[in-house]
Amino acid sequence: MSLLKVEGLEKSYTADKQILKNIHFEINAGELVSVIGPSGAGKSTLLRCINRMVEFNEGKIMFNNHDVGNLNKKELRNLRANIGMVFQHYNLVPRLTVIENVLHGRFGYKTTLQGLLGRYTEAEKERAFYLLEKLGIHEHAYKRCDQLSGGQQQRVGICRALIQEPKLILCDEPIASLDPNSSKVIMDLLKSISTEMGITCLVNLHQVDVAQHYSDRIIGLNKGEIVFTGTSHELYEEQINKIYGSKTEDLITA
Ligand SMILES: Nc1ncnc2c1ncn2[C@@H]1O[C@H](COP(=O)(O)OP(=O)(O)OP(=O)(O)O)[C@@H](O)[C@H]1O
Repeated sequence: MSLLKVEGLEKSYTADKQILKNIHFEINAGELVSVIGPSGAGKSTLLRCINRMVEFNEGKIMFNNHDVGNLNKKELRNLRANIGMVFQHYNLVPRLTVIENVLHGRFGYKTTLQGLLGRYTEAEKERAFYLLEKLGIHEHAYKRCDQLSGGQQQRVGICRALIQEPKLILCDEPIASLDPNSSKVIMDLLKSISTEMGITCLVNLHQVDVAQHYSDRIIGLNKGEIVFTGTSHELYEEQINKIYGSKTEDLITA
């Protein structure tokens, strides 16, 4: 079943440069789909159009049967509660504890006052601990986030997304700041989130081999245009060269 459908999406930040051109794709519930492409291809912009962190100019985005471009303030808040986001630099509040950062994921379900006062229910706190335990970082629950390694901080970021109970998680280069071991932990987690929890993951990646290993499908972007969509097995050297405009052997990280 289609969870996300993007049709004819166009985005420019300035009049003289088009960043996304006539983007069409569809993602089913529970899929892990990667977006690959060279720096500046428009990968982050594409992800940010989906939850309207960035406003798009043309086209249509349907998410869970809602027209993303046509939502009022309350509906937009609901949309964002349904879409988690994981960032390259984690976007945690460093001076706050791990558990407080995870609970921030409930912000979209609170009134402004409840959120500002940090009022969370016992059920929400229990859920936060459950998720920290599931991701193997519960012993750090009361540490400040800035005392954790990058890989551990990214797991906190994933817990914060999961506590939203999202249908979709957008991951913007989630392993770009991590070493290979931590990257594997994070990618394994994202894979199990899609296969075991049924939560759709759309992941921007720089590493072609990682995308091939973990993705159900891959979208290749070049200069704001989709130049490839298919499975890992359909991504041959010719397609990789088309996406990156360079030799394949320069792109394999392992
Ligand atoms: N807020 C903004 N205002 C103006 N231009 C922007 C803005 N954000 C991004 N751009 C431009 O849009 C283009 C695409 O950027 P984007 O970050 O989406 O690409 P990317 O594929 O994610 O790149 P990277 O892999 O380096 O993160 C770039 O030329 C960038 O400079």
